[in-house]
Amino acid sequence: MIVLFGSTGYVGGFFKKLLQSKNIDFVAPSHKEIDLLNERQLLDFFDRLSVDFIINAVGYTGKPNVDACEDNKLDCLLGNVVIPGILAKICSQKNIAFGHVSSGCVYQGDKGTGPDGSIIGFQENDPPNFSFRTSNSSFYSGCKALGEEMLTASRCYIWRLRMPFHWQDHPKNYISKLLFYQRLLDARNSLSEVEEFVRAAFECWEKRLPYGIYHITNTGSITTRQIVEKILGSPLGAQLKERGKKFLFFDNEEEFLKHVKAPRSNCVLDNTKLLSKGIHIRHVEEAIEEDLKRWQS
Ligand SMILES: NC(=O)c1ccc[n+]([C@@H]2O[C@H](COP(=O)([O-])OP(=O)(O)OC[C@H]3O[C@@H](n4cnc5c(N)ncnc54)[C@H](OP(=O)(O)O)[C@@H]3O)[C@@H](O)[C@H]2O)c1
Ligand SMILES: Cc1cn([C@H]2C[C@H](O)[C@@H](COP(=O)(O)OP(=O)(O)O[C@H]3O[C@@H](C)[C@H](O)[C@@H](O)[C@H]3O)O2)c(=O)[nH]c1=O
Repeated sequence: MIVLFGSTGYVGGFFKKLLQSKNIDFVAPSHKEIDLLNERQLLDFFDRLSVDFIINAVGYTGKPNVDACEDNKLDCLLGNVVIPGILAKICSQKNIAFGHVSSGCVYQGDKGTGPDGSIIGFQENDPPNFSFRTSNSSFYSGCKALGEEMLTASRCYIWRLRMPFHWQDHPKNYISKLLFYQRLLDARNSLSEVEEFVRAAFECWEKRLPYGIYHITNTGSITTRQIVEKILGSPLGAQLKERGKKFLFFDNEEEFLKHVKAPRSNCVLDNTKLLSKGIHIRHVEEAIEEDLKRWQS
């Protein structure tokens, strides 16, 4: 039996669809059915089931974005640190395997340029450089990094997701954000196509890969301007041009930071570890182009 927590959320919803498509036996108790902060209630829940694997897609991300975490620090700590810690403790006690959705936004920037001119991304064993320990992060990123520290003792996959995108319009879809925001920050990022993310994450369990951190991002990185170019060159671009849509950019990050409460992680991740385990994931440019071809508003 698999237990999915966070199924009512954006990422959890894609996990639910994946498990349903595979006809896998799973339960997905909602926030109302079980209080994940109540250890006794959780222990009773697990005593009644024979659970093999837990997928944790619970988290506090702030609405409409991480700025809200600056004003909801307790919810952010509970959702991103305390709940993963309680679940990991119970998984250790009951020898249940645990898959936790974390974030690549525990990094900032990249690791320079390789001899072939490619941008070098952070690897899983690189210590976070955008966290409470480096005293430069948003409260959200600090909590994501701290949440990972709670998980070292258990049989745990830590799946780092970055800026999810998809072909269906949604406020949490990165492409939707670029269409919505009045002005854009030009930044280089690794991104995760969210259907590929959940498929690759679950494949870690299906293949019984070694536990640990996995960067589940599409290969390579892309800048905001490059994505906007792809949007304008897609069928969606034709509609936008008809509507007279203009993509405006901040002059620089300093200008951007005047418009937000918290600094943002913009970073490049290296997904070599995932690829080396035989898990396929598209190059980010290919994935963006294909999702734009399928775009549904
Ligand atoms: N979206 C992104 O850009 C992104 C990027 C990287 C990583 N992530 C990570 O992915 C995970 C899911 O994010 P998301 O975008 O899917 O968020 P979301 O749409 O806001 O969903 C969050 C989920 O967590 C549940 N939840 C929140 N606080 C809870 C609590 N105290 N007790 C029980 N359930 C609680 C919510 O349940 P209710 O609906 O009942 O409140 C919901 O099911 C998070 O860990 C996030 O940090 C997200
Ligand atoms: C607010 C704003 C953001 N941006 C850019 C900054 C970032 O590069 C990108 C995402 O920023 P926001 O949407 O503000 O952040 P966000 O909170 O929605 O995004 C973050 O959500 C977390 C849950 C994830 O863990 C992070 O990986 C990241 O996806 O959008 C603009 O270009 N213009 C804007 O006006």
